[in-house]
Amino acid sequence: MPSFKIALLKGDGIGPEIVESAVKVLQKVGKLFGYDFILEEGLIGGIAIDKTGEPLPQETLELCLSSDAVLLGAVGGPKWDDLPTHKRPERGLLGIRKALDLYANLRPAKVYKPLVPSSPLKDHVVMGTDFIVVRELTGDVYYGEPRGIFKEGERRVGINTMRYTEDEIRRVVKKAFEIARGRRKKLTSVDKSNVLEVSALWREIVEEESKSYPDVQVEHLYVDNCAMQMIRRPSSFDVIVTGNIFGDILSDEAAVITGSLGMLPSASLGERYALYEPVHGSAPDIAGKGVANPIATILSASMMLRYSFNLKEASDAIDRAVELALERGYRTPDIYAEGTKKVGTQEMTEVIISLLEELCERSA
Ligand SMILES: NC(=O)c1ccc[n+]([C@@H]2O[C@H](COP(=O)([O-])OP(=O)(O)OC[C@H]3O[C@@H](n4cnc5c(N)ncnc54)[C@H](O)[C@@H]3O)[C@@H](O)[C@H]2O)c1
Ligand SMILES: CC(C)[C@H](C(=O)O)[C@@H](O)C(=O)O
Ligand SMILES: [Mg+2]
Repeated sequence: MPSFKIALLKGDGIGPEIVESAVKVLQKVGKLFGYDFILEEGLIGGIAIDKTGEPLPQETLELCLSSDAVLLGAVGGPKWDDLPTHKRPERGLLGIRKALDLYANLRPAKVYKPLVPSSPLKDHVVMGTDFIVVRELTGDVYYGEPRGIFKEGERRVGINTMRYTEDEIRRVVKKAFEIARGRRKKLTSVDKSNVLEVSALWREIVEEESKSYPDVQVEHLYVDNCAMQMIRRPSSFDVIVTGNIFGDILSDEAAVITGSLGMLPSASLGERYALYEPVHGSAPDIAGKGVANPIATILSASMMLRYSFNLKEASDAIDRAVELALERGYRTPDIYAEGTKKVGTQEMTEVIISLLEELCERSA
């Protein structure tokens, strides 16, 4: 039986609840399709700070380096909000992304038909929306030096540095062109080249690389305009490629179009390692209440099967089971609309699992 080792980093807030849901789905898929998923847990984020003093303990890093893929819940919460930036739970996440060199963060934003009424936008605007944000994940102002809070005479000054080397830009841009080639062949590159030199270089590299992909249509948008166009014409986008900070902001915006942040999965890919996590955070406001939407994490597990293990059939089955759960009217509170069935995290997970069984029986 093919076997895959997965590092589970549940993290904080709703992290443990939603990762547990994805684990149940993975275990069911393993049984139905004949795969053995070996799951090993590691600490990250606030819980890791509490237990070891570090947001990313060496042991966790070693576990990830020796696994076939990593599944992460979320990190952070009010308990750790007063810590200085370099000691916060979020540093664990930034540390693991950098250590595994996960430079391409794929964040698909797809509107499921039954969720069209959950979007705050008009039906005809959101219908057919299906794009993917390719966010650079290991550079930009997130990691640039110098950074810190310094003294300038008597007053303090906060400094971060926006920085990209051309190699860093080129590798993620190439990845985005490749993804566009396998989809509707349209690439929107997002920058702020009217103001920032970093962005001017970004745009230059996109133009250079576009020569190798004549079949892909390229559009350049300034990030402020893109934020607006994403709301005005979301269905016109196919692949959006952008830097770390712009991608962070635009992907949360994309989530609203699709109905809820609780729906958006992601894959963070490097040449050698891969990590899968929902786009959303630890949602401290609903943690422990059993109401978190597990779909973003379940779909992240599905991306893991597709991208890391090449198990397309199993991944398709999960995606279809999620779609069916929505078609049959099951909704966690974040996507609830009148006339549908409100369920909690566990019930949504059980529904998806039983639909997986149903789908497999049908195709047997
Ligand atoms: N990848 C990550 O681990 C990650 C990402 C973003 C934020 N964070 C951290 O999470 C903490 C909270 O941040 P925030 O409140 O800005 O963002 P958040 O994404 O945690 O929550 C934003 C809103 O969306 C809701 N939401 C998020 N996920 C949901 C789900 N699965 N189901 C239903 N509703 C959901 C929350 O209840 C909240 O109202 C902070 O410490 C932040 O740094 C972590
Ligand atoms: C928690 C934070 C460090 C993280 C980011 O900014 O990358 C989050 O917002 C995300 O989108 O994954
Ligand atoms: Mg974010």
